[in-house]
Formats: sequence, structure tokens, C-alpha cells
Amino acid sequence: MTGGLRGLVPAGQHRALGRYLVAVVVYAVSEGVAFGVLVPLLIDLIDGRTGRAGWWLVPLTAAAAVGWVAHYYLGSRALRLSTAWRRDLYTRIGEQLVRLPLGWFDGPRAGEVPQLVVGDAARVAGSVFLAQALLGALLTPVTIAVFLLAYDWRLGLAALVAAPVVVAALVLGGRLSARTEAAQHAATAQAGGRLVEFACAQPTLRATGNTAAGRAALDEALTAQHRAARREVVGSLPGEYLGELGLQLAFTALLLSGLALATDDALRPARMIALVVLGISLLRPLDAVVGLTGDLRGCQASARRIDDLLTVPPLPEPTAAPASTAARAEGAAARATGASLAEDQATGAHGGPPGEAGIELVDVRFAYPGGPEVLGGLTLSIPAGRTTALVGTSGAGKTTVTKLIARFHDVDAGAVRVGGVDVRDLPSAELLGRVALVFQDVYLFDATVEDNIRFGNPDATPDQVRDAARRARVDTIVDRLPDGWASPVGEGGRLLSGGERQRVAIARALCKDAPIVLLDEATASLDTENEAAVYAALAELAADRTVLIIAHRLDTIVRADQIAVLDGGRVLECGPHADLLARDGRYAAFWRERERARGWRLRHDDAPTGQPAPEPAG
Ligand SMILES: Nc1ncnc2c1ncn2[C@@H]1O[C@H](COP(=O)(O)OP(=O)(O)OP(=O)(O)O)[C@@H](O)[C@H]1O
Repeated sequence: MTGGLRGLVPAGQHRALGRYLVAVVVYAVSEGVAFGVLVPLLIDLIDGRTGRAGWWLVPLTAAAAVGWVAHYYLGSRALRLSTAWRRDLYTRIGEQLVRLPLGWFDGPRAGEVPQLVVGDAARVAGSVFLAQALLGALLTPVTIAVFLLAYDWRLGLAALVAAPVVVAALVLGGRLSARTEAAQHAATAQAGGRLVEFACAQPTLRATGNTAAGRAALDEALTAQHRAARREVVGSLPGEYLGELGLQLAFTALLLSGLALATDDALRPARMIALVVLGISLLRPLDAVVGLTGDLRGCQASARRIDDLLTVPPLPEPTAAPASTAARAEGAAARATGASLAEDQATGAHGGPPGEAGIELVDVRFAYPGGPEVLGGLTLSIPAGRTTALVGTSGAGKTTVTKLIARFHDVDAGAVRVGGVDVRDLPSAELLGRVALVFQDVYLFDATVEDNIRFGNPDATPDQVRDAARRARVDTIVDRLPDGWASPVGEGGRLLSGGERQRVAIARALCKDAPIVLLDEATASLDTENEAAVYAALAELAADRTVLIIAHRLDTIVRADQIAVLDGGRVLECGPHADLLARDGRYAAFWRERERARGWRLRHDDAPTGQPAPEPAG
């Protein structure tokens, strides 16, 4: 085991793995010894000394017996070690996933998790078998080399000189083949991707009557894959021949050396034949060594990827023993960079003492890793028990604000405070216990509606779950489902519409009964019934809670207690709808624009008067 692989060996498995590797060495060496002992045995047999040949059977049998015992031990251990290692990796990856900063999951590496779990963990655990194959392919020839040198140093030396030449030819050949193989793999992946895309796009393609256009891209990818496969067959031949040529040349050189020695009477023919055969069995496994070294590199790359995941640091948790919110608020105030706005906040009806549900962002600066600054000195006070709507152009940083409040990431400068306490001073479980998140991409488990709602609060009684469902108008969805409350919603909730999924998520938040709700309003068009139900559910959710809503619909915006307009990473304007309109600034312009769009859409769609048409994304 090397490098990153060694670092991933389960804590309690080092000794067991050490014993396993010792057995691998014993097995490989015993094989080499058996080959080595065969030489004098063969020579005696060829020379007709059968009695003496019989004696060689003793060490041969001993080597074979040791090899057999070691092999039996390896057979029983390898699978056990590999399974334990894989289980340990799954556990560690699982434990790490719950420690990772929530922000990691919308970063670029989150998509690698399936590959890490399915491919990389299996490959790392499989290195137990690889170690056996690789050490065997290395140590058996080394043992043979010792015997060969002892029997005839000249042939031994010839084999040892030939070995690196063979390895060089095999490596070079491997590289030549790898180039065409890589092109073929890329083309195969591309064709696979196109096929999946073609399958997923069927509804769109058929709806637009454009199946042929979708098929054309697939055909093109399949043709490219076919061409790459043909090129691989032809292109990999030189590489393969080069490796094989290296081996054949080495065998020939060894044979010629033996013949030269035999011609000079420096070596008897029988001995020469036996030693050349021994030399060939020394060189032959080098082919496997080169292949297995490539596999080892693959295992190490997998180990590095897993290690990278396991070493992502969690966001620092407060070290001090949980103090009262008031005491921590004092501490937080000490490092405040701006005046505390929490003092004036209204009382939160849920979740504890007054003001615990108020939120402040003070001079917050934030950039995603490696990205430009998204928030540049944003200050916003979100009073407890009220609804604040965030509006702004796409990419203004509205979602980022909600994620900083839930501490998906830590701010680069400034502070985010919940209940007057810096979120960095709150244990993450406590913070997330106070916050309910209802994002647009609601994830529903492939379970019943009831189970999905209970997920918000596993201790909720059936009555509490049904009550949350009723208040979020989920009961009307359930009435339509074939098995009512027992109906599964499909993976990710695919059996429900976007609006229905959001209603289930709102019910989940109601069930959790957290004092703070961070909500990203669905941008998708909702039918009239769904829209009314979502509004009613939102009204239930907003009652007595601190709600920060990324608002896309005019009706939602206008109903908010205050509206914060984000632009350029700052809050440009903040206040109730009427005040902002009276100010005639950015919000007023935004509002007029939206009104115009709505008016245009109403006329354009010829929708009945007074019935709002779906809004464009906020
Ligand atoms: N996980 C991420 N990693 C890197 N950059 C990100 C990430 N999430 C968002 N961004 C970038 O940060 C900026 C603000 O994104 P954010 O999602 O907060 O905007 P938004 O106002 O909510 O936009 P929208 O209304 O389109 O959802 C954008 O430029 C976006 O590309």
C-alpha cells in the first residue's frame, strides 16, 4: 500500500493488513523458490540421475506446501479485508458528508459523490487484491533472479540487463496504446451522454415534432465512437507489438547468451536449457507488473479523491460550552462592526426569548471560493416575526444571502447574526434547528407525502403532520393521489408538480415549526389552483415567523412587511412597498417594469381580467 492508500487503511486494520502482506510475500517467494528448485531437478532428470532428482522433490514440495498455506490464508483474508475497508470508507464518507459545510453541496465537487462512493471506494478497497497480484508479479521474478544468479551469474546478469529494457518497451508500448484508448473512451462517454440526453429529451423532441434533429446529434456521436473504436484497434497495435517485441527480443537474447555459453562448453546443454527457461519465467511477469502498476496509479488517484473529500474542514463550531443566547449576544456584540439593529426588532413568537428570531447582516462581504465578490458590504436588518422580501436582478446574490444566514458558508468580512448572536458562535445544530429552508429545488424522498412532511420534525405526532399538511393545502394533493396518504411521491418528488412539491416543503417547514423561514419562491408557472394554494400555505407559514423570501411574484412582494432591493452586492433600498414606491428609486422602476410586463402578458395571453398571469423570474 502506498501514499494516499496507506492513509485510508481503517484504523483497526493495520496489523491485519500487515499480516496479509507478509502472507503475500511468503506466497510470491515460495513460487519463486519452486521455480528455482525445478532447475536442478530437471537437470538431474535429463542427466538420468533420477535418485538425486527425487531428493529435489523435498524442497519443491515444501515450497509448494508453504505457497498453498499462504494462498489459502490469502483467499480467506482478502475478501474480508476488502469488505471491511469498503465498509469503513462508506462510514467515513457518510460521517464526513454530515460534517461538510452545507455550501460544499452546491460547489463543483458535490457531483463527484456518486463516483466517490461507487467507483473510488470500491477501487481503494480492491487494492487488497491488487497488492497480491502486484507483489506476486514482482517478488516471484526477484526470487527467480536470485536463483538464476546463483546457478549461473552470466545468464543471471543477461536476464537482469534485459529486464529494464523489457519494462521500457512495455511502458512505451502502453503509452502509445493509451493515447488511442483515451480518445476511444472519450468518444464512448460522449456517445453515452448523447444517448442519455436523447432519452431524456424525448418528451421535448416529440412535442416539437423534431425527433430527427435529436437523432442527428446521437448518430453523429455514435459514428464518432465507431471511428474512434476502429482507430483504437489499429492505433493500439504498434503499442502492443512494441511491448511484445521487447519481451521476444529479451527471450532471444537470453537464448543466444545460453547458446554462446553452451558452444564454448562453459555450460552443459541440459543446464543451459533449464536456466534459459528459468530466465524466461523471470521476464514473463514483467508484462503484468507494468499493467498492474497502471492499476495501482488508478487506485492512488481514487484514494486522493476520497482523501480530498475526507479532509474538507467543517465550518468551525464554537468551542465554548453553550451559553445563553443573551450571553452569546453580548460576546457577539463585542466583535460587531456596526451598530446592533436587533435591539429594535420585534418579538419572535416562536423559538424562545424576544428577538431570537431577528436576523441582521452587518457589512457582509462574501465571494465563493475562487470567484468574484458577490456581496460587498451588505447590511440588512430582518425583523423577527415579519416577512422580508428580497428582490433584485438574477445573480444579485439573493440566494447567497439566505445561504449565509443558514451558514452554508462563512462570510469573508462582517457578520451575520441570528437573535443578536453571530452565527459562527451558534452550534450548527442549534442554528439549523431555528431555521426552516424552503428552496426552489425542493428534494422529496421517494416515500409517502406523510413521511416527507414528518422529515421536518421526526418527533411530530400523526396529528401534527396532518395539521401541517392541511395548513399547507397538501391534503388536497393527497386526495388526488391513488393511495392517498400512503402514495409514494417518486424519486425527488417527480410524481408531484413544482407547486405541489413546494407545498409539501412548506408543510415540512410548518411541521418543523422553526421561528425563521428562508424561502425561495417557485419561479415556475403555477396553475391558478396551485398558485392560490401556495399563497395560502405561505400565509400560514408567515404567521408569527421571521420569513425571508426571495420573491418573484408581485403579489408576494407587495404583501411583505419590508422589501430589500439588492444590487451590486448591497441593499440599495429597503422598506415597505408604499414607501419604496414613494421614493421613486430603483424599486419603483422595477415595479413599473413588472406592472408593464404583467399588463402586456394579460393582453397578450388574453387572460381574464383580474387574474394574474405568471410572473417572469425576479
Ligand atoms: N456555489 C456557487 N459557487 C460559485 N458561485 C456561485 C455559487 N452559487 C452562486 N454563485 C454565483 O454567485 C452570484 C450570486 O448568485 P445567487 O444565486 O446568490 O444570485 P440570485 O440573486 O439568487 O440569482 P437568481 O435570482 O438567478 O437565483 C452569481 O454570480 C452566481 O453565479
